[in-house]
Amino acid sequence: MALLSSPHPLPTQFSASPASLCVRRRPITACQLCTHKQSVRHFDQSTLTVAEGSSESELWAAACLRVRSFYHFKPSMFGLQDHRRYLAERELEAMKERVGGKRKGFRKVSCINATIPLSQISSPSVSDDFCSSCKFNNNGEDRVVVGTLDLNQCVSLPDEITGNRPEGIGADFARAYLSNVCVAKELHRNGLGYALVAKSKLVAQEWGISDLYVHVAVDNEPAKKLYMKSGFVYEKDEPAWQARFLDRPRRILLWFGIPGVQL
Ligand SMILES: CC(=O)SCCNC(=O)CCNC(=O)[C@H](O)C(C)(C)COP(=O)(O)OP(=O)(O)OC[C@H]1O[C@@H](n2cnc3c(N)ncnc32)[C@H](O)[C@@H]1OP(=O)(O)O
Repeated sequence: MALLSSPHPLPTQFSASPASLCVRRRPITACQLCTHKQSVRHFDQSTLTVAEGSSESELWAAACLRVRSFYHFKPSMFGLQDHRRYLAERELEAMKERVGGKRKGFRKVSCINATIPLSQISSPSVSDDFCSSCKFNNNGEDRVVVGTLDLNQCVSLPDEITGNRPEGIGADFARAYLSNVCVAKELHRNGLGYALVAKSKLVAQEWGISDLYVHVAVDNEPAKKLYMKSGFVYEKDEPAWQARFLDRPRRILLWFGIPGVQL
């Protein structure tokens, strides 16, 4: 199966707006790279870019990060690298279909990525495998996709509960969902997830989206906290029977109203 239920189209007007998002600089308490309790940064935050992905090589790097984040295999598994590559290839094809506007039921879809220069990733704790699989070249500079998500303008995502807002006519262009939200585990708690969600709100606003949604598994505390911190509020629960039928943890649906966009 393709990763998550993200459908959609990479718009042809896909603009790579180098995002100068303000990323928080604050103590890191749960960093996977070290046990420092004081203010530490594992890369120069001024080199971080959060923007819509603009090239196939960047989408490939994002697909590799998604496979790394959402699939967990035993390191001893036979043919592990080949299997990961196969999953990334399928995800890339699905991403291109969505972003290219070929997925039925979706108006626009954008893959938004957080990237930093490869030269910023020097810690021995960050694996070579991560750097090589999530690397891409942008105008002669090697960069690494360290976080990624999809913004999907649509009424609903396949196999997911549907948002209630906006009411009446217009939901097909004024409602959007986030999906495939992930950050490289080595760089968790650096504000990257927050920056990705903040950028997606700006893009959604440009698209005229009034109501932004995200589904999250009830037991995914880090993601729930990220969305709550980003201003999302609870809207409804997936019925237990549906989660059982789909053989996965039950989801909740969270809502965020985009300021200044009214139908
Ligand atoms: C729609 C979907 O895609 S749902 C699936 C979500 N994705 C996943 O579960 C994949 C695996 N997890 C991840 O990739 C990451 O943990 C994410 C994306 C959930 C969070 O990314 P990060 O870059 O680590 O989040 P970020 O540093 O921006 O944290 C923002 C806030 O989220 C909350 N948060 C994030 N991680 C945690 C955690 N492990 N424990 C508690 N709170 C957390 C905190 O409130 C944090 O703010 P603070 O650091 O000021 O306290």
